[in-house]
Amino acid sequence: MDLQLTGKTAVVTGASRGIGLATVGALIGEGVTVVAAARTITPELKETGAIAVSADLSTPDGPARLVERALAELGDLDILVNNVGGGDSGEGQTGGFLAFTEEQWQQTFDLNFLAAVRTSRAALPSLVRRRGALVSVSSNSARVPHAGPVPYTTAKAALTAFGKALAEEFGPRGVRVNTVSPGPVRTAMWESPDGYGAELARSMGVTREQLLEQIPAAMGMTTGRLVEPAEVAAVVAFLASPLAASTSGADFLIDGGAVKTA
Ligand SMILES: NC(=O)c1ccc[n+]([C@@H]2O[C@H](COP(=O)([O-])OP(=O)(O)OC[C@H]3O[C@@H](n4cnc5c(N)ncnc54)[C@H](O)[C@@H]3O)[C@@H](O)[C@H]2O)c1
Repeated sequence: MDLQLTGKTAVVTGASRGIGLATVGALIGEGVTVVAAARTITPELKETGAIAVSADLSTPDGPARLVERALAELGDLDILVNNVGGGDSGEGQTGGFLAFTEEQWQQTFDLNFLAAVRTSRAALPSLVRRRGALVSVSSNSARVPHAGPVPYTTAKAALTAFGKALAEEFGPRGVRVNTVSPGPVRTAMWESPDGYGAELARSMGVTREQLLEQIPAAMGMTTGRLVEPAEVAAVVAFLASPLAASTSGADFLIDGGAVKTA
């Protein structure tokens, strides 16, 4: 299916690996010119042919600087993908509410929520000019807040709500806004032997391998495996495309059917 994206321009954040890297690949494959932002530029990102920009998006002015650079490279913007998140702040923590410090809440919200708010604020005037599309990568744990560290799940719930609010305000100005909410994806956080998956497993008294084996069944996933980054990227690319012209204000679960509630 031709997504009718040839010649469009995009910014993708958190693009050096995982879902962001897969999204860059999907968009470039559809003929989009992409500015891809990450803290560290990886060889894999360079190979995609994206314009790779090094940026710290958890700072107050990092997102605006990124968008300024993107506009200088691309002219106007058709697509913004707010993917950055997770990583080394709240998602890497385990324990109940009282285990988290004020600083951890701040770091988690900076990376998982405010980075998207700030990037969207900087990009929206251009997206309005181009009647573009904005997609943010939330998480299925936003729908079941007990399913992960509470700063992370709360930040993702805020991100999903932010998407709906933007859709309502900017729909009349021609910009569509949606979120995707993946379950556990085959990415560094699940693949690294000492990543978040391992930490989470330890807190539950099992090894990472035991936890990974349990995840599909425990979460009731109908696919019986981790979600592939390309499966998230495909939905993001569709939502960014004119084929999704009637879709705005929606949140798409990509979790093999794990979360059953609306
Ligand atoms: N992996 C999962 O299972 C999963 C599940 C649900 C939702 N998500 C969400 O999907 C998104 C991508 O997750 P992933 O696992 O592919 O990520 P990842 O950790 O594999 O990659 C994160 C990317 O963000 C970049 N990054 C991190 N901090 C940054 C900063 N301060 N400034 C700029 N760039 C920064 C990294 O360089 C990297 O490119 C995140 O928002 C995450 O919360 C992931």
